[in-house]
Amino acid sequence: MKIAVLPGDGIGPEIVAQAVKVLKALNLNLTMTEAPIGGAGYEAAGDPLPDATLQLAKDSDAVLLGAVGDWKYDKLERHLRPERGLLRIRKELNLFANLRPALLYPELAGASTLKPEIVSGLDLMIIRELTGDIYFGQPRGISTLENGEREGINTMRYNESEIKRIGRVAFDIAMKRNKKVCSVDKANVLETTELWRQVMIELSAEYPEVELSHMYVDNAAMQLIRAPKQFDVMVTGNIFGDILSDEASMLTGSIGMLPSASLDANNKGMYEPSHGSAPDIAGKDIANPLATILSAAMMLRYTFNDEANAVKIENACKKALAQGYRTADIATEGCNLVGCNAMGDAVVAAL
Ligand SMILES: NC(=O)C1=CN([C@@H]2O[C@H](COP(=O)(O)OP(=O)(O)OC[C@H]3O[C@@H](n4cnc5c(N)ncnc54)[C@H](O)[C@@H]3O)[C@@H](O)[C@H]2O)C=CC1
Ligand SMILES: CC(C)CC(=O)C(=O)O
Ligand SMILES: [Mg+2]
Repeated sequence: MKIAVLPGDGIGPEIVAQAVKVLKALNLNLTMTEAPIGGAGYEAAGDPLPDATLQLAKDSDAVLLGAVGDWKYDKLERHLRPERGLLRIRKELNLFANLRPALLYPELAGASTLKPEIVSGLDLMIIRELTGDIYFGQPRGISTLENGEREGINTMRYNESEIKRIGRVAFDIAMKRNKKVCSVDKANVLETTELWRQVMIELSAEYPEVELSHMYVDNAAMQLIRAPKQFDVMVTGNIFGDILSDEASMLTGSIGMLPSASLDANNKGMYEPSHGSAPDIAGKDIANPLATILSAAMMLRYTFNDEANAVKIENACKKALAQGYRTADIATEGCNLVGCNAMGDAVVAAL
């Protein structure tokens, strides 16, 4: 089993090191090869997605990624910025299905900013389309108009087949869960998502057992905070999914708890925490590595079909939390406050 390990920038190397440690502790037949991406790719090869990194990712069964980005790259030409490397690897590998499970561990009920009765038992699967929408649509850019003022353009677009394939992922996952899908759009004002809604309705005819509902994204943002347990599987486009998943992470206690799997049609995947490179806390050994470690568990589940070891990792994370270990972002009174590295050690010890 070949894994490309792409630590990236900011806290990326710190958190990925913990996930690698946990994978190694399982003594599986894994070959892990590291390569630079994002700002690290730019520094090493003048490209946020160096050719060698892309080739390694293509030649591997799965990719484990930390995060990319740093404010110091904001002045670079757009195609050289770290985030473009991330978007490109997602597109090149055709990773259109991004699964972001928001699950509240009972031990963290006190870390959530919401009342325990609102979030306890939360188990929500957010499915975000990842290779289309306004992040990829053409035309895009900043240009100067005839009158001398500047104009910024991005284009929200989805075609029918892109909507259908992510819809299928959502319905298939719902069939294995509680048979409920909520499709989130803004069909009242955006034609792109009017089509999204039409296609979801047409597709639902193939899944008569699944209850399909629709919600506008502004209401969904509110309902996630008001009564998140009304949702089971939520499916949405790239930008809405990006925003709603960060919001949902707070129901679980921290953005440092939200893992993700980005899958192609054959379950080859890239696994990364849902958060970014957190430059504000990078290099201080205080980042929460659990989202990355839980992403490694998703890798075993979805790409390597190894449910037993995926559950082992998840249980080890639960055990470390039950033993009181907490990084700063999920710290509660009386906990055993540890750094990133020590949290990784606690998970390995629990394994
Ligand atoms: N997938 C990726 O690689 C992503 C990259 N980015 C990039 O990351 C950089 C920073 O972006 P931000 O908007 O600040 O988002 P961010 O997700 O990096 O950080 C937001 C806040 O959450 C905290 N945080 C994030 N991960 C954490 C963890 N594991 N443990 C504890 N606290 C954590 C940070 O300290 C910060 O206060 C930018 O360059 C951005 O473009 C942003 C989102 C995703
Ligand atoms: C480059 C961004 C689209 C990354 C991000 O915010 C995400 O994937 O959640
Ligand atoms: Mg995001």
